[in-house]
Amino acid sequence: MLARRGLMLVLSSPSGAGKTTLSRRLLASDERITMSVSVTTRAPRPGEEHGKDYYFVDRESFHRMRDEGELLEHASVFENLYGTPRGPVEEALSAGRDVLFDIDWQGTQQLGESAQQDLVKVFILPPSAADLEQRLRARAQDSEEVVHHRMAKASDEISHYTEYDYIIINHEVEDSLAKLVAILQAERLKRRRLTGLSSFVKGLRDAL
Ligand SMILES: Nc1nc2c(ncn2[C@@H]2O[C@H](COP(=O)(O)OP(=O)(O)O)[C@@H](O)[C@H]2O)c(=O)[nH]1
Ligand SMILES: Nc1ncnc2c1ncn2[C@@H]1O[C@H](COP(=O)(O)OP(=O)(O)O)[C@@H](O)[C@H]1O
Repeated sequence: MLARRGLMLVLSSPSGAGKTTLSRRLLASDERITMSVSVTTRAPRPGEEHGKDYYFVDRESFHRMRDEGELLEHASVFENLYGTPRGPVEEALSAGRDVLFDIDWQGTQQLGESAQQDLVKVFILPPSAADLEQRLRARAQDSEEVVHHRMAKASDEISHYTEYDYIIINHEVEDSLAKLVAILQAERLKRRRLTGLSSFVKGLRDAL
């Protein structure tokens, strides 16, 4: 296989549209992409694991990481702090692996300032407002108040869709996953990412 620069695949959406579901499915289906596990001051939901879903930290630890430059980007979402640890992302990219991010539009903008060339931005939309509300409730892990708050914020989140390269309207999980896989496959074939291409082509031409 040709040597290639790793890419950064970002998924953003209003809460409940299906990012976590699609991320898990993509990670399970492709071993060349690895998840960026964020740090957050949010409390864990039932079933969430420290180090797998998030690194759950207190505000003091979060501020220390931010101040010491350990975060690639960070933002406040729904009154909680979220950030991307820098080390694992840099290691994965330099090893030619792709990295998947489930982050909001604020974090996506910050990544774009430092890594525009490596970034592939996908925005997930729910098929309808009613579907979004149903999905937030179906998850059954947040209080009524939290569900309301997330619905109220959804319109603002959605207004950022124009900052993304690709849009997936998440009707059926299988169909959305297939679209995501297609995006990833095409982006991996971008000529500028194929660092091993010129020597391959040289070898090919020398042999002709
Ligand atoms: N900027 C930024 N946003 C994040 C990060 N991690 C998660 N988020 C976003 O924070 C929001 C809330 O995430 P979460 O509490 O897990 O709720 P969920 O999206 O409803 O599952 C979502 O929009 C995530 O994409 C991060 O490291 N940085
Ligand atoms: N295409 C879909 N059709 C029906 N339900 C879905 C779909 N995608 C996700 N869900 C469900 O909606 C809820 C929210 O999905 P989740 O992946 O947690 O969203 P997000 O990470 O964007 O907040 C979950 O219960 C999930 O199983």
